[in-house]
Amino acid sequence: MLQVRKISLVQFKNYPQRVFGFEKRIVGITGRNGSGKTNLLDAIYYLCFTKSYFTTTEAQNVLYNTNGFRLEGLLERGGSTEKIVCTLKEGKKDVALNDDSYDKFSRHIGQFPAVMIAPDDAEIILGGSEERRRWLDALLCQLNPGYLDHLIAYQKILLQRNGLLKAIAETGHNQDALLEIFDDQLADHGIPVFEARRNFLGPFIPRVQALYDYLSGTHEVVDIKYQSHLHEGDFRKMLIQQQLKDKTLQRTSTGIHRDDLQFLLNGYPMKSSASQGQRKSFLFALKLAQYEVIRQFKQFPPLLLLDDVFEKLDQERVSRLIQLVKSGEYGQVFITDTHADRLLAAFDGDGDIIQLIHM
Ligand SMILES: Nc1ncnc2c1ncn2[C@@H]1O[C@H](COP(=O)(O)OP(=O)(O)OP(=O)(O)O)[C@@H](O)[C@H]1O
Repeated sequence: MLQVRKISLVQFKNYPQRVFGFEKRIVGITGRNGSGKTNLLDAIYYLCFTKSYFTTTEAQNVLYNTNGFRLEGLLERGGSTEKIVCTLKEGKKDVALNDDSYDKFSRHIGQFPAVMIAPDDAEIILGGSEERRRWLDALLCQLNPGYLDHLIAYQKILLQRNGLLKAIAETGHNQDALLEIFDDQLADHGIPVFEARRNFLGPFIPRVQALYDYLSGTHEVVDIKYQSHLHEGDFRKMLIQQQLKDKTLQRTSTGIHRDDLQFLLNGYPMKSSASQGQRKSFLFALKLAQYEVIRQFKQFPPLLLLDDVFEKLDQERVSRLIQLVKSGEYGQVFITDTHADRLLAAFDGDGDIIQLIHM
């Protein structure tokens, strides 16, 4: 089992310096609004993913008016204790596992799997396609390290290809030979990403359906449609066919960077048709299905970080969720709430199961 035993935060967000120890499988984090509950979950997330769940701007993770942070975690995994240290010092970031710094942070991803469920997740449904790709990518990276390598390479080549398209428009020079090299490389890295996304969704949807039914206590048909240009034919050929159009647009108009997921409820787009309650149930089902897939793949349960669930779900759904995470199939679970008594009551007042930490 994977468990965080201790975390020390120095100048991370609102924490000048603080150490937390976790002894139980379920950890309740309580405190008033703005006391730093979410920031603590984010610190745990950071140790697993080498980045914040909420921001890509490192400066936002640093305590105001200071110039760096340090996070140190002791995690138990498969009977041994692993030390993860993440630091940002004068703008330079370092991540080390057992005092050994990584050359590439991507090598760390997937070793300490975790799933966060947070209020902002509604953006996965309501936001642009980028939000959905980001969610799917974060998931697939944990299952398959090669996926992240292809994705990083693809993004780099995409930037180069777009740069070249701009240069062609500005100078009028013929650069078709170089464009073809980029087309080839884009296809080399884009096709495996497409295949991983497509193959993943088939078996994933029934899991989401089962969890949706369980949480909502009713049956409504949920579906996820994978929208990609790459369904339409050979990606390499498509890139060549689109060269003229891309030269006019000065950007690459086809590829996995334009992929999207469409979430459907009873056949209608969730974004426009579902109620807030239906959307919330779907998001939880989506995230818990993600948890199950990672658990099955890793053969041990990931960490589960639940932010503000009591504010998001009605009482019935919350109690079904609690029943689920209490079961032996779940690993360490962190739950935040403003009310310690409500949290404890949700676990039948059983202090043997849940450790309460007050901010
Ligand atoms: N870089 C930073 N430096 C100092 N303080 C910060 C930084 N980033 C965020 N904060 C502060 O952290 C607090 C928010 O913490 P957090 O979101 O963890 O609260 P919370 O306990 O989860 O609240 P809620 O119950 O409202 O969800 C805010 O007061 C915010 O000003």
